[in-house]
Amino acid sequence: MAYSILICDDEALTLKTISRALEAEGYEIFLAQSGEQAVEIAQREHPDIALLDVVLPGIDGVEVLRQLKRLDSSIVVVMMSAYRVVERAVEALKLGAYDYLTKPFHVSDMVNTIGRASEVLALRVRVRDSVQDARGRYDFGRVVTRNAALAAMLEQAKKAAESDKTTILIQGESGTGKEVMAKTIHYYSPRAQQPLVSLNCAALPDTLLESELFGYEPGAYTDARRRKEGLLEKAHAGTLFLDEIGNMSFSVQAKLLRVLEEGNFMRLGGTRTIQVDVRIIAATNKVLKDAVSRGEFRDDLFYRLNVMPLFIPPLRERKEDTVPIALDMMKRFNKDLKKNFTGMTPEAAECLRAYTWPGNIRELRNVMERTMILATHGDISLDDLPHEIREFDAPPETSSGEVEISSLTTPFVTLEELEDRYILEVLTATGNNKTHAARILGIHPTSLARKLKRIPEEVAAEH
Ligand SMILES: Nc1ncnc2c1ncn2[C@@H]1O[C@H](COP(=O)(O)OP(=O)(O)OP(=O)(O)O)[C@@H](O)[C@H]1O
Repeated sequence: MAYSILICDDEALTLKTISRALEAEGYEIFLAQSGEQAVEIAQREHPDIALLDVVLPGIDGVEVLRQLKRLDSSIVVVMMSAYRVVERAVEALKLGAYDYLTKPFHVSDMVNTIGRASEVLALRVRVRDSVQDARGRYDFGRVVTRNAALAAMLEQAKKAAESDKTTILIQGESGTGKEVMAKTIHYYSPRAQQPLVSLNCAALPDTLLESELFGYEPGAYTDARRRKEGLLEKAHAGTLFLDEIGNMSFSVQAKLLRVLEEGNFMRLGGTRTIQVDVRIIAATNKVLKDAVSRGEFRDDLFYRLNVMPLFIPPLRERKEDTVPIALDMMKRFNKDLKKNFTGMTPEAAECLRAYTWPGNIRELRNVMERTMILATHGDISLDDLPHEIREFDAPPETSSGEVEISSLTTPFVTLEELEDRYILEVLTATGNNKTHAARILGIHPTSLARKLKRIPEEVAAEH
């Protein structure tokens, strides 16, 4: 890729020498002889790189840098200066300049510096691309649902995402897609271009969790030789996703509370207060309120986290979603596995719908992936599904294909029999008081008398 470079120097000869050398390297060149002209060109041409002399008539190179960065923070800027203004160059580095060249310099050194600047640029483009990718992957538009409760929750989640700093608590059983939801919220929020840092609070022992989150100063532990930045600092300006927050110990909970209340913390062994701007999204598969009542989770932290609670219902409570989600996954797996499945038979669809999915979407995903690896093409049929799904709630078949006798002795009764049993139960509960029983049953006492007459003696005798 040919990058474009804006070169700004008030000496015509320097401009000429530099531009020739860089042109020969294939860069697209823009020349400016004053700071004002450089800003004007940048506004119009959006160059990738700028090579700026510090000493210029009018606004100087450092001010130009400031203005260029304001126009496009991703521009890579290299400063040029003579020894005597090296302090200005240092200031420029602080303002985000990538490097500086001390005049006089060899043209080859300058070309090498610009070459390195281009590599940085290539890397930045990739980082930006991957944010774009993630944005596509984690998109509210990609959440498949026909469930009214979940659809309403998604609307709430969008609003919460837009309100930049609102703390969000996502609750739901394991595998319902809490992490996917957290990422979707981040990439929908104004912080999408900033870091998204995730930490699973159940995966680390207490002390490690603390040092990961808050970082430490040298000497905080016996092995802490160097300073370590915590994840809270790494997530600055972005989002920190705390998964399985219900597993966090009380002492870490207290420190996190301070971050939520005051926006600051101290590294372990540190004395300096560090201010951070981080949105926290927490998730848990526990009912956090119950954990609070059991004394396992601080109530003050719970209320701080629960500003915007989002609950993802388990798949068994939104059976209407199972098949549409499975079909959506099939499209993706067709691509990934280079298969060409067209859909599924009504029997296979009914089987997926009937199953209770204790592992929720994660289990459905695994089942679909496994099925699509093993089956060939066309429609996925009942036989293609794993036997634990197929046999769930369905009479197990013997090897000869005959239905097992035990499956015929079902405990089902007719509605009339059920009614009889219920009437007898109510009568027993009321001490055989027919008027009272009729009131509970919601029928007239004569109607009860009539029904009692029809109940077979042997059934009545059981009560
Ligand atoms: N709407 C969805 N469509 C397709 N796949 C999904 C969807 N939601 C989640 N998944 C997939 O289901 C799996 C579980 O999702 P995720 O890890 O977000 O769940 P979780 O609730 O955070 O689980 P845990 O509580 O165990 O951490 C992942 O493989 C994810 O890609």
